[in-house]
Amino acid sequence: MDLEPRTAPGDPGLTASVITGESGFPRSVLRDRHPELLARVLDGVPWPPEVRLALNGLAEEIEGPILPLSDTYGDAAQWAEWAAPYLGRSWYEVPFLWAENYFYRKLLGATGWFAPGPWQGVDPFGPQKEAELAGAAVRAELEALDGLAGLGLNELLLAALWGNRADLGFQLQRPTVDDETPATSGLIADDRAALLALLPRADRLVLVTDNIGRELLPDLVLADRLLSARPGTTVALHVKPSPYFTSDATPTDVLRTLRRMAEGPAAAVEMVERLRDFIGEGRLAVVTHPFYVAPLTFAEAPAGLQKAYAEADLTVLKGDLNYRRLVGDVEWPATTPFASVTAYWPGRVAALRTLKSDVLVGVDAARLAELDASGPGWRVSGEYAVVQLAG
Ligand SMILES: O=P(O)(O)OC[C@@]1(O)O[C@H](CO)[C@@H](O)[C@@H]1O
Repeated sequence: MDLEPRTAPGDPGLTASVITGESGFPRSVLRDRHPELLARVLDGVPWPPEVRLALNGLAEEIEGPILPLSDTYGDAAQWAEWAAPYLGRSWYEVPFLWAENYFYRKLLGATGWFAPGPWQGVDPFGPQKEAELAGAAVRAELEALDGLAGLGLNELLLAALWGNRADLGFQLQRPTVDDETPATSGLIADDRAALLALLPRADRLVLVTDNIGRELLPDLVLADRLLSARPGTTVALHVKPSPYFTSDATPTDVLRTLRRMAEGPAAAVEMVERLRDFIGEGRLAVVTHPFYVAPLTFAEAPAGLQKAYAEADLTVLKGDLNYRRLVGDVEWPATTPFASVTAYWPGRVAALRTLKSDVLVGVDAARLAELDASGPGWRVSGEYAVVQLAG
C-alpha cells in the first residue's frame, strides 16, 4: 500500500488521493481513539510488567516516528516489508488504512499474542467483547428472536446492516449513539431490491463479517434464515484470524456468541441448535485468512480468496472497514458509481455498511448536496448507511 493516487478500476479517467491521517476523522482516530484504546487494554487485563511496558511504549511511539516491530513472530517478516517505506515517518503522513493496521499488529505484539508463553492467544479486547455479549443490548436482541418468524428477509437484512453501528472502537468516540434512527431513512444508497431478489437464490454465500455482539448476532440470524429456507444453500462466514479493530469477530468469538445464544431465551437456543447442525453438515463454514488482518485492500486479495469470491453466487461485506478495503481508502467523489470502483471484484459483491469514516461512493448528487448542507460529521456519525451491490 503506497501513497500514489489510485485509478478507479472501472474508470481509468478517474484518479483520487489515498487518505492519510493528516486531517479530520483519521487524525482523530490516531490522536484520540488509539491512546484511549490502549488505556482500555491496559485496564482490561492484569498484564505483567513487560506487557505494560510494551503497551505504554506503543502509546508513546504513536506520537513520534513509526518504528519497526519489536517481535519476530508470525507475520513479522511480511510486516517488515510492508513497513519499510514508512519507518521513521509520522503515523499521520502514511496511508491511514496502513497506519491503523500497523497499530493493531503492534498492539497484539505488545501483549504477547504471538509469542510462545502464558499470554499467547490472550485476546486483549476480550473483556470488552465479553461485556458486549453480557450486556443489555445483546440480551434485548436475543429476546427479540421470539418474534423472528414474523420478520421477512428485508427486516433481517436491515438488522444485519444497522448492527454494524455497534462496533466497540466506534463507541469510544460516540458513546451516546442511540438506536432511534429509523431503519430506512438513514439509507443513502439502497440496492436492497436487487439484493433481496438475489439472496434467496444464492446457493453459495460468502459473508465477510465484522463485529462481535450486536452485529454478529443478526448476521447469524440472516445466515440461519437462508440456510433453513433451502437445503442446497451454503454460507461461509469469513472472520478475522486474530483480534483486530477491537471488536472484529474471530473464530473464538463465533463460539463465544453461540455459547451466549445457548443461554436463552428459547428461540435463541433453537437457533443455536440449528446453527450447530449446519456447521456439522458443512453448510455453515467458519473461514479465516491472514489477508483479513493485512494492510491491504480487496483488490490485493490473494488468489485463494479471489477464487472463493468468484465461486460464490454473492459475497456480502459487512461494515465500515471492509467497505474501505473494497473501494480503496481513497478520496473518491461520493457520486462515483459503486461499480466503477469495484470493477475488479471477481463475482458479485454487496456492501452493508453504516458510515463511520469519510470514504463513500455511489450517492446520488442531490442527496449528497442535502447531506453536505446538513453540517459536518455526517459521514462518520454512524447515522447513515449504504446497501450497495455490483457484479
Ligand atoms: O469496520 P467497522 O467495525 O464498521 O468500523 C471500523 C471503524 O470503527 O474503525 C475505523 C476507525 O478506526 C473506521 O473505519 C470505522 O469507523
